[in-house]
Amino acid sequence: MKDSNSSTKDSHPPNGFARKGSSTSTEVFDNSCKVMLIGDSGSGKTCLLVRFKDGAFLSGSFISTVGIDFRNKVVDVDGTKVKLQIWDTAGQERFRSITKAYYRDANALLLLYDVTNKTSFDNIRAWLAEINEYAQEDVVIMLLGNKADMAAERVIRREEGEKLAKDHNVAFMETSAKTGMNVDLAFMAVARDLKMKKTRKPSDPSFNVAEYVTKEQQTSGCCGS
Ligand SMILES: Nc1nc2c(ncn2[C@@H]2O[C@H](COP(=O)(O)OP(=O)(O)OP(=O)(O)O)[C@@H](O)[C@H]2O)c(=O)[nH]1
Ligand SMILES: [Mg+2]
Repeated sequence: MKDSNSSTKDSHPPNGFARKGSSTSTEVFDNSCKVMLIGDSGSGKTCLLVRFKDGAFLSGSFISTVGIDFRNKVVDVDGTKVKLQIWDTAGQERFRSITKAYYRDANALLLLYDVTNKTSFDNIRAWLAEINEYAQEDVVIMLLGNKADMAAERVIRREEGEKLAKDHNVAFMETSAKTGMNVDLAFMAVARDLKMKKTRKPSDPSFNVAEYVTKEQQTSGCCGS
């Protein structure tokens, strides 16, 4: 029986989330979702994470990530707290054997290319092949065309990113760690998808992350020029 006055009891629903009873309407989930950032070196993985976590942009000299780094952020999805454990991997080839070992634990992958760098876009197919080989089958994948603020240097059109994502049946957005465009949305969409997967009852409508971001994203939030 539910005791609405109790604020101390913990309950453990069958969905795997441990729900701490609370007198507030906010449910606290101690489940953490692992989100991994992957893509070529220089595509902006670390900057995207810093923008999401601290709301800042790391301009100036580029400090390439060594190995792997992680940061946590708790987000609110419709009153539910979801803890994202975000793994920032090194894009450089020489660290690939280290980062491969983390794929199987990832619940979601944000796969980045740089819209001003054709090689980083061409390499997406190889990244997707690596994902197929090492990641869980039900991993949430989102393709992100980053540096969308760099209009003059752009070499990959938005439509090309959209087509590649469609061909591989993954969600897609363009982002900018510099302006913040779509950065929160990218992380919030995966948090929402992961929360839905864990809490959805068979009778609930299914959640499609690709449709969700298509509906929610900003397409003109960058500075252009
Ligand atoms: N204009 C612009 N510059 C960006 C953006 N994101 C990253 N950069 C710049 O791109 C360079 C590389 O960014 P990082 O985030 O360090 O790249 P990374 O993917 O983490 O690279 P590795 O750690 O080597 O894998 C830095 O000089 C950033 O300032 C963006 O959205 N817009
Ligand atoms: Mg980095």
